[in-house]
Amino acid sequence: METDLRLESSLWVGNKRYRAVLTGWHFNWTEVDKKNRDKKTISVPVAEVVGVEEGRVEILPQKSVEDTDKDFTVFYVKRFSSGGSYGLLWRLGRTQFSCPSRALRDQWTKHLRTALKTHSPLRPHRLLVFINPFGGKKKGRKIYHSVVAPLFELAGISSHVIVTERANQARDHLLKKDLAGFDGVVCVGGDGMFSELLHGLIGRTQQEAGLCENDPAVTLQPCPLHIGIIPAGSTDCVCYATVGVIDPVTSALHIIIGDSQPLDVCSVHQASSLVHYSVSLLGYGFYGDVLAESEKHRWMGPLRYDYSGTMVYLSNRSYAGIVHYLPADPQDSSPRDRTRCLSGCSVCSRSTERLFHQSSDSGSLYSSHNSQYTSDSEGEWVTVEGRFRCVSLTCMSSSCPKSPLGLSPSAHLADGTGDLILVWDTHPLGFLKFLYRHTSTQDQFDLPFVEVHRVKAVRFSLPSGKEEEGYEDMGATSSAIDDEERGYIETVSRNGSQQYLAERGTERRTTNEQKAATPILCGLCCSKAPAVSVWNCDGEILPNTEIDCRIHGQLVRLYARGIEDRAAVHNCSEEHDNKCERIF
Ligand SMILES: CCCCCCCCCCCCC/C=C/[C@@H](O)[C@H](COP(=O)(O)O)NC(=O)CCCCC
Ligand SMILES: Nc1ncnc2c1ncn2[C@@H]1O[C@H](COP(=O)(O)OP(=O)(O)O)[C@@H](O)[C@H]1O
Ligand SMILES: [Ca+2]
Repeated sequence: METDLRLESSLWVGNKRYRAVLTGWHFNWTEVDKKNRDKKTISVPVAEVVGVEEGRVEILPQKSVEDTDKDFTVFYVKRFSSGGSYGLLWRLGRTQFSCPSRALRDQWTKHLRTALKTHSPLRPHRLLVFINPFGGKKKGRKIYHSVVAPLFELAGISSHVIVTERANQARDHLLKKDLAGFDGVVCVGGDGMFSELLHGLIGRTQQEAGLCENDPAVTLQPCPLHIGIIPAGSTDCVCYATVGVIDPVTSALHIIIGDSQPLDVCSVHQASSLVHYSVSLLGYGFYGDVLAESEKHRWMGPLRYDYSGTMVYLSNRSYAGIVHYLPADPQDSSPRDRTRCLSGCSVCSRSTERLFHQSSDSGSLYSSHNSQYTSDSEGEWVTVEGRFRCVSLTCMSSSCPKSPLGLSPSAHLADGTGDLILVWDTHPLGFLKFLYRHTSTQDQFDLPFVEVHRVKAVRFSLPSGKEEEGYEDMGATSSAIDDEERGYIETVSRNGSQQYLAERGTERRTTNEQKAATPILCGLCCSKAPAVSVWNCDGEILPNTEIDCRIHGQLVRLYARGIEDRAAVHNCSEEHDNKCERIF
């Protein structure tokens, strides 16, 4: 196959002559200049060629084609370091080539297009795009039409665009409407919009497979359609953690070339009913309170989280709870190993092997997907009880612009596990130190009141007497660092048998909505504060407090490739400047 696609000839770029070679996997051109001994070769992987057009083509400020007989234009991915962000910015590179004859020009365009088809099998041809016009700074529509649509057009992708008119419209569409002919689904918005696509696609796939999503023991069917994210939200955590930058052009280019990144998903259940799915933050206590408070200030846009974060921090709350978790195999990886899950991650690759290819009848990736679930009886559950500032579970690092390394910097995107972070009640300054470390490279787990565990499943319950939500004296939430003072016990028990400590405090019933509406500063000025927090599930407030969570390895696939290791990437320009032939 490779030899069929090989083509080599002289080509001109401007008035300079180049030797151009297409090997199948790569398209290279090297300047032919006898005086220039330091011959620089530009090498573009065929998989990163965005489009090939006859003539001299530009696409900005609008598409213009100078339809000359002997010219062709190649558009491809160029990388730039992105300053503040961890990942690399992708931009559209463009080179206009001239050939000595029309026949050679036609040979080049034909070979390049054939190579593209052969080496990029997952490139989408038709996409279903949902734009949330109200996400983030409300720029979703503009971002799509001015930046993304021209790139899709250049790449020959046709899209059906739906600008949403209500919450959950995208989810419902994916659950009920005809999806035939689409290769992927794209959201233009934030983590909430991504979550709608996630729920729609997972639900649809299970319906079609005849599987029941309510049962946490059921092995779910991986979704056949890829998800693309054009970031236009407030936190944009899923995009940041899978691409490394918040940049619509970079994300559009990952979609165009058909990148594929599997992602673990956590299903959240209560009493054998599915409550929600989560990929990034499932957080009780601080993060739940921040979300509940922020909903009242949506008009502030993304700033609502900074404001609410400050208010919730000042309210100085902690909550009683019992956490049961099923640890993952410590031989596979550890949340404290100070590694990063980067593009081509070996831990995730080994997990693919374990999740999909180990069963006896391993055939296709999807058909052998029923060997991954470890039932309660197989593992050794651990139970801890006490007062927590926050309890968080994340299937990935959950890095975002606010926290460039994320909630759990060494978590993996696709290893079939999640990281459980327990922050015990502590002094306000201690908690501030924990939060502050998320903004730097300091280890937020290296604190005496913080624990992190790599897990396959988690259960959260309230101490007996606190099953109903209520209020208690603020005195009971005051800071405590040592185990005796905070009054928790840790038990290791088989088959989920648990030992509980009775908790003190008086309760009064309330609903999750009431909890969310509790004046946040009551921790500072009043004697009562809620005894129960809410769960923040990827930006949604869950209606339940006692939950049962299970990680499903590699349940969905994104048009992404994980964060690229800058050191390992060669064609990366130092800074993003105006000198190169970039279009966007
Ligand atoms: C003293 C400095 C404190 C800085 C604390 C930084 C901690 C940041 C960790 C953020 C993890 C974010 C995980 C993602 C959550 C999103 O799903 C969710 C909804 O996003 P969106 O749909 O875009 O609105 N975002 C949040 O819950 C915001 C959490 C902010 C916490 C301060
Ligand atoms: N047209 C709409 N009107 C109101 N809410 C919407 C609409 N479209 C989507 N939503 C909801 O808005 C929420 C927030 O959207 P998102 O795009 O994540 O923005 P942000 O990151 O600013 O929260 C999502 O949970 C989604 O369900
Ligand atoms: Ca994971």
